[in-house]
Amino acid sequence: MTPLYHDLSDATVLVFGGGTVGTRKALGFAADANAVVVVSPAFTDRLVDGEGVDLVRAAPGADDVGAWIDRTSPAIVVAATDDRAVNAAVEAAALDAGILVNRTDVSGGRKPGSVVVPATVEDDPVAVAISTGGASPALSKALRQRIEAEIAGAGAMADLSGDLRRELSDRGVDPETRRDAIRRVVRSEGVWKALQKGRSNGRQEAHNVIEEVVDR
Ligand SMILES: C[C@@]1(CC(=O)O)c2cc3[nH]c(cc4nc(cc5[nH]c(cc(n2)[C@H]1CCC(=O)O)[C@@](C)(CC(=O)O)[C@@H]5CCC(=O)O)C(CC(=O)O)=C4CCC(=O)O)c(CCC(=O)O)c3CC(=O)O
Ligand SMILES: NC(=O)C1=CN([C@@H]2O[C@H](COP(=O)(O)OP(=O)(O)OC[C@H]3O[C@@H](n4cnc5c(N)ncnc54)[C@H](O)[C@@H]3O)[C@@H](O)[C@H]2O)C=CC1
Repeated sequence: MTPLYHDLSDATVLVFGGGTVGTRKALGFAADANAVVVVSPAFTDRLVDGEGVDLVRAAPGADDVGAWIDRTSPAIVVAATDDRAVNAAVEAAALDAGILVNRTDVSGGRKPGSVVVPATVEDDPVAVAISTGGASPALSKALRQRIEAEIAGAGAMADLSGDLRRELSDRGVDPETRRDAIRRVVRSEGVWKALQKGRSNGRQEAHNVIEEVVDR
């Protein structure tokens, strides 16, 4: 399995099935996607129409799912109904149309374009994705909960080291020195600790750390 990241901020995600699984997928994608459309005859209470999620009450048969895909032009389609034949038809129609599909009722070998949704830990812009190759989704979830504490503060570190690499580049510092400096910053316990106190503390400590390799 090869993990890839997608920017869905301009995209629509189409979900078939508004049960427990469809709800989790819809709300997960809604955090990133421009729009999420859920087609289902029934919805859980957690799904509320509006605010990034459109609920469409319908129960398309296997022959009808292609028309829904054409109508909504999604970047990803999720097959999360409790009807295997409908889920299979959703997968086939999406792959035919060259659109990514997440089929939720199967695990194991997949055709290219048939993707799994990993468990994700985010501290924006950092994202860690976990998969077990479909073997044990519950383990993905448990590992996600462990990693959550591990990456706390990584978003602030990404912002700080991202700024520094731009600044050093703008100052014309040679690539090897830049790499050395940035590697020191992201590995420095002192910078991680200082960032907890605030952005400018982190920045000050980062400058102390790279002083040895880069002239101010
Ligand atoms: C292949 C995959 C396809 C896909 O959905 O993309 C898939 C398939 C299936 N899941 C099943 C069951 C469960 N899934 C979860 C939870 C999650 N499942 C997710 C992903 C994936 N699930 C993909 C593989 C990911 C990987 O490689 O590890 C997560 C990580 C992401 C997400 O869904 O958002 C999310 C945790 C999110 C989080 O908390 O971070 C729990 C745990 C719980 O509910 O507490 C259970 C019950 C316990 C158990 O069975 O393990 C079943 C059997 C259904 C049945 O028995 O009928 C199938 C179908 C099959 O295996 O055939
Ligand atoms: N990938 C995952 O993480 C998991 C996957 N599953 C699998 O996902 C499937 C769904 O599980 P749950 O959400 O728990 O079931 P559920 O019964 O809560 O939800 C199924 C939903 O599909 C809707 N539906 C039925 N026919 C439809 C149609 N023709 N078009 C659109 N929507 C339709 C129903 O109204 C219902 O809202 C099951 O097949 C199960 O094997 C189950 C647990 C976890």
